[in-house]
Amino acid sequence: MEHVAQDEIEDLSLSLPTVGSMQIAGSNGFGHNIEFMSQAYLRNRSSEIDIEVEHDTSIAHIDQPLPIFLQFANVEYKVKINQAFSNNPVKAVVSKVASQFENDNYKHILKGITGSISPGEILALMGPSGSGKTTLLKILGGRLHENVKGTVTYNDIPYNPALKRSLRYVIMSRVGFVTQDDVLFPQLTVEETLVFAAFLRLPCKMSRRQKYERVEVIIKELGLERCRHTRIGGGFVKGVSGGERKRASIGHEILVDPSLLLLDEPTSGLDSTSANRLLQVLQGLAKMGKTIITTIHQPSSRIFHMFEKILLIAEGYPVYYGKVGDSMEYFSSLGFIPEIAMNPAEFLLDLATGQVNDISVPDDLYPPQVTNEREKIVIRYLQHKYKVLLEPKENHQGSKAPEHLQMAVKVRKDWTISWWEQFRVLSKRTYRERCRDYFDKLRLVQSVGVALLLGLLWWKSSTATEAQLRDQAKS
Ligand SMILES: Nc1ncnc2c1ncn2[C@@H]1O[C@H](COP(=O)(O)OP(=O)(O)OP(=O)(O)O)[C@@H](O)[C@H]1O
Repeated sequence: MEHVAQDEIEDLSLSLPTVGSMQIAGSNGFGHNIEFMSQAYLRNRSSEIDIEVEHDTSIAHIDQPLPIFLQFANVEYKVKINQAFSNNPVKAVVSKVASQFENDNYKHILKGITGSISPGEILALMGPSGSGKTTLLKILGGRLHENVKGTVTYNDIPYNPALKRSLRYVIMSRVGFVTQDDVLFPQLTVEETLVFAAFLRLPCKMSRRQKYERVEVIIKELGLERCRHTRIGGGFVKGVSGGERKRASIGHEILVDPSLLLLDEPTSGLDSTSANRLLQVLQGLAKMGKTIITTIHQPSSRIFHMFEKILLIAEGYPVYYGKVGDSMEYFSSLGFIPEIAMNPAEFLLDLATGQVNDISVPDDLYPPQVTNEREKIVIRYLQHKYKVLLEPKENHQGSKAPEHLQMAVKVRKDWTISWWEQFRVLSKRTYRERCRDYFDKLRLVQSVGVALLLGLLWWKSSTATEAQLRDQAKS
């Protein structure tokens, strides 16, 4: 499918395809409808297929995204280290009890983080590697509960393990999470990936045509027209570029129109143009009313200014939280000023790691006798300033979500398809994935090659008696 000529791809992308169900004329023996292909694509392969268009005149129904005001206060997270493993139950209990009194047995990853974000805003979580960005993102996305302290509220509804399971499910159905490592099937094309996801995750009340239309909208919104028929790829499978794969992952999540979108390092491994394009996509989504939080590593100056807010974390505690445009002014008011022209993101990361080589610092920062551990002093100083100057402002923000939104976030999203329907879609997806994997040209050539080699080893060998057979097997 990747071999569709370039002009054909462009031609397809120009006309919004109508959609329908198509019958494969015994091409692979599975005897199934391929409902998961747009007609435009299948027009290309009309010699192989018999197209039967489903006439559906209803208008595509897409829920307006429910605005979500996310607030988090004093979020702390710690993990147990050196957890003693013992087969002896008495020892295990003693160690467990002892560890409850020993503070040292825990590694404190987040040490009390407070913030909020409104619909239409993009919050960037920045900080050096290991500062706790992904951990915070997982907590905000409801993916991490154990050993978490503090509160996370969606439209002022606190989200925690004590919440009723059904309500937790309802809230989570409004959250999209794009992980750092893409979890897409390498053998499926971008379009197939989205169509299968649409059939699995969109409400059963939407017709097939509406689901296809939704996929078309997403493909256009994310600029995936040119690679819609290219496999996702990965490992040894050639596929779409890194930026396209990221956009496909985002498409997979925004298909169901989440109100809150969380992304873990969406620009990692992308060149600056692709990263910039991705950020433009996120800006577009934010304008549609979605609340977006993303972790990011060393953004370019241009990308840095595309965020509304940043939360800069150093060793699990914030050193800055607020508007992007105010960040440089805040640090210069503390006495931290770049001495050479610097990308602001680089400047902030230097501060969060305590590396202040090309940065002027307040005169009284280091006590006169101190010559080492200067980095730690910088970090402690900035954390202290945040606690005194910025945290109180954030704590006094109070509730922002109107009452009707508090009610709305509790309303169940109608999107489940029946068990049988899920089974059918999943079987088709697995079948297509496996088929392509097993019948991959490289694999076939490998298998035939190995078979020929083994055949040659045994060719013309005498295997009439058991002794001859044993001799042959040994050689
Ligand atoms: N379950 C765990 N057990 C032990 N340590 C953990 C666990 N989860 C996270 N950590 C540690 O917590 C710290 C923060 O991890 P996290 O993945 O949140 O960092 P990060 O800022 O996202 O880093 P990166 O930018 O490299 O992805 C790291 O030092 C990590 O090793």
